[in-house]
Amino acid sequence: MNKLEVNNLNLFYGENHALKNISLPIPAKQVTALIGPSGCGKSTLLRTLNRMNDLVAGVTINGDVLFEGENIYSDIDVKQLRMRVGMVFQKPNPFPMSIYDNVAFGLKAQGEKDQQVIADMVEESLRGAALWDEVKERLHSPALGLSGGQQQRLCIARAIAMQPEVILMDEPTSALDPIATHKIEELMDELRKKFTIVIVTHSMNQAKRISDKTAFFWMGELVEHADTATLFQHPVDSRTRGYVSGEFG
Ligand SMILES: Nc1ncnc2c1ncn2[C@@H]1O[C@H](COP(=O)(O)OP(=O)(O)OP(=O)(O)O)[C@@H](O)[C@H]1O
Repeated sequence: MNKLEVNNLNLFYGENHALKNISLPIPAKQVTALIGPSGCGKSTLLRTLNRMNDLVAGVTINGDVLFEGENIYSDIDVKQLRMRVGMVFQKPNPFPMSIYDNVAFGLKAQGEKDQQVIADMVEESLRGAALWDEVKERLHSPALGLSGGQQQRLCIARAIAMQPEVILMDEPTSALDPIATHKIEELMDELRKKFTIVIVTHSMNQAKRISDKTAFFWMGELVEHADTATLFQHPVDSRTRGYVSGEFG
């Protein structure tokens, strides 16, 4: 079964029909990249996968998003959903507290009181985000003292600590330099072993490097989706061909 399945999804911001009848399967333990020109609806679609658009006034949604077969737009526990489907944003957004407390935050909020359980999870999550070796001597220093790339890996660790099944990433490297970007891309290879990942990226090269599947969007439509190599080498639609060849977009 696909981890997530979007079926005939439409989303309107007021009158603006931002997602037009989207159907997209998202396989488990793979990286699915969402690409397309600015304003085509990539971030909007990403946010529908854990109902982050619920927080935007004036949004209307119809259609289904199935998470392991269950429609998340039915009467479900949204808090629980967001724990199972975590999110990493474009700009690293650590909380103004220590590195340790950033990662422990969610567990504590869930009511975990066993300090050893928390410490173990903090270490495991920081290791999982390839940050442990760089911060293990200064876990109690402010997170905002880390470099941008380290802050983004900290945000990934914070997401991992909630033991999600899916991680949504909205252009997670666009605020980072090439070396920090490379580190996050390397990390993706490890993350895909455990998690299902959906990533919005402006970089076609990044999509090629890190994703298994790619979906190409154009003005609110999903034009085509396929294995990444197929989509880039043998695009079917002329709009996809134009975009991946760099003709426009
Ligand atoms: N909160 C919002 N309220 C109203 N309209 C919005 C909102 N967010 C996005 N939109 C509109 O929905 C459409 C899709 O935007 P979205 O941000 O999903 O595109 P995108 O492909 O992620 O773009 P970018 O690559 O520039 O981030 C655009 O027309 C945008 O103006």
